[in-house]
Amino acid sequence: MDQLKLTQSDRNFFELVSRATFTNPFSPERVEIDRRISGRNDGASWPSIMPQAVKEVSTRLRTLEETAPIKIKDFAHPDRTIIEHALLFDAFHKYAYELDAIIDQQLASPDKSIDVPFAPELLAGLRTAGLARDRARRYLELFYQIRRAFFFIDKNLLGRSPSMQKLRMNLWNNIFTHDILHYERYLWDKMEDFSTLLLGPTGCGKGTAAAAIGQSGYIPFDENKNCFAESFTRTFIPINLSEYPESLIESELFGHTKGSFTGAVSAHEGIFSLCSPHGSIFLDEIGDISTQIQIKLLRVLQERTFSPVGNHEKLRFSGRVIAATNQNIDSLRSEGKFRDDFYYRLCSDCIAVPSLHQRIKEDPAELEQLVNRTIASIAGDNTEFAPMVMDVIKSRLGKHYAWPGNVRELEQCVRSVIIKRDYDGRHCQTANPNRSTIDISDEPDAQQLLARYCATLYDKYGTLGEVARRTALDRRTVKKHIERHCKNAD
Ligand SMILES: Nc1ncnc2c1ncn2[C@@H]1O[C@H](COP(=O)(O)OP(=O)(O)OP(=O)(O)O)[C@@H](O)[C@H]1O
Repeated sequence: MDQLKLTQSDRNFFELVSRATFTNPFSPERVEIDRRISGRNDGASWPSIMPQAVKEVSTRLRTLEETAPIKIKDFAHPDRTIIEHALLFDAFHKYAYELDAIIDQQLASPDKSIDVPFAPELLAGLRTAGLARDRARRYLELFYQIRRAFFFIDKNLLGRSPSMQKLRMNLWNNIFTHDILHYERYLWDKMEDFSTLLLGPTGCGKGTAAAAIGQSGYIPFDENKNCFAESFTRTFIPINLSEYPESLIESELFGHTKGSFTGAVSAHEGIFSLCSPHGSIFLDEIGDISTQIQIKLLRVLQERTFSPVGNHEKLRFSGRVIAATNQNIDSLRSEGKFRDDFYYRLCSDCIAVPSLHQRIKEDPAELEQLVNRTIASIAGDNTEFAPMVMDVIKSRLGKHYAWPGNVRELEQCVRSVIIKRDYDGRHCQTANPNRSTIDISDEPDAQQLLARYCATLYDKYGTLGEVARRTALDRRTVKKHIERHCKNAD
């Protein structure tokens, strides 16, 4: 049979679609391509262009398959690739809402395996077009990954200022690289070598950005069970390193065996062994750890193995590492507090998360958007609180307020105005709930330190059992430490 060729008009159109399929959806380039596909030249925003673009692609493809379903191999090169990409674009958008529903269901039931009812139809459609079974499955996996990335980057990180748009673009590239075609071909299961360092002031959203990366990783699809092999809610494991005294960090990271040190009454699994093969570990406050721990982490990143405290067995770690700090990393390096070798191994990708002050400077509307969102999360839909909050911000803080606590401070400000109808920003410099209450400046001895640590964990988790589990001490010892700490604090 003669190979099919697209008309010049179809080729031009589908070439654009092919480019759109693999271009970062948060980039200006992508918006321009979709604008051309949709035929809209009215300056409309991307969300309003997209439905039109999707419809145009579908209509053109349906016209091509008037007589029979499209078979990719019937087309001559280079039309073959162009048509394949257009079919992927079409399939992705056809099932986008269904994929979002799977994300919602997984968020509502984090440990459940969620059935994907449309998967057989989606896979059959791609196979009918001529994709091999493995490749069709890979695309289903990629579609789900793209949808999650979109969900977490777009919905959880509010703001349209240029620096937020840049952040979104950078996060997307961090997950899929700048060329998703290469990612799909060569890298989808090899991202472990790309570690990430997030930099930015306290409360600006580094943890939220890290979660977006960590929950958007590749997850295999199990065709026999018709569900994804793992819940994305379990693929991201955060740890705030500043919460742990030096003596316990190693055990929290790598685990320990029973009896490996005084008080280790049972074995404890560290976060490196809890992380799934396709998951990510988030090391928050990485600037706070000693050079000894940096050396141990460097070894994990280089050799991909680690050993629990008290055990020489080498365990493999194949997840990704994301780290963050609000400290000035260059100063830490020049002071010798942050090792260069560790820094270079950690920052395959260094992403700056903008301060709230910068964001508002670029786009003043961002302040009100964040206020509205915070109010909605506290009090649902209501129109009464926002004017009151904006009024207090304007009169008490003024237009040029620096927001030193960033978005976290803004959230605190909203709560304060709802309760007291006031906020003066005076306490925010020290108000950082993610920071440990442990202050080692007064050089406590090891017992006092442990007692404080138990008390801190007890404040956070509320039960002796949980503190015992985390410290690998028995409950009575934990209780004794907490009581001692409270007595000393009185
Ligand atoms: N762009 C944003 N849109 C909406 N909410 C945001 C945004 N950035 C941050 N937040 C919210 O601000 C709060 C603080 O964010 P987060 O914990 O991610 O900051 P952080 O930089 O990791 O802080 P720290 O340096 O103290 O660890 C969270 O409640 C988060 O949801």
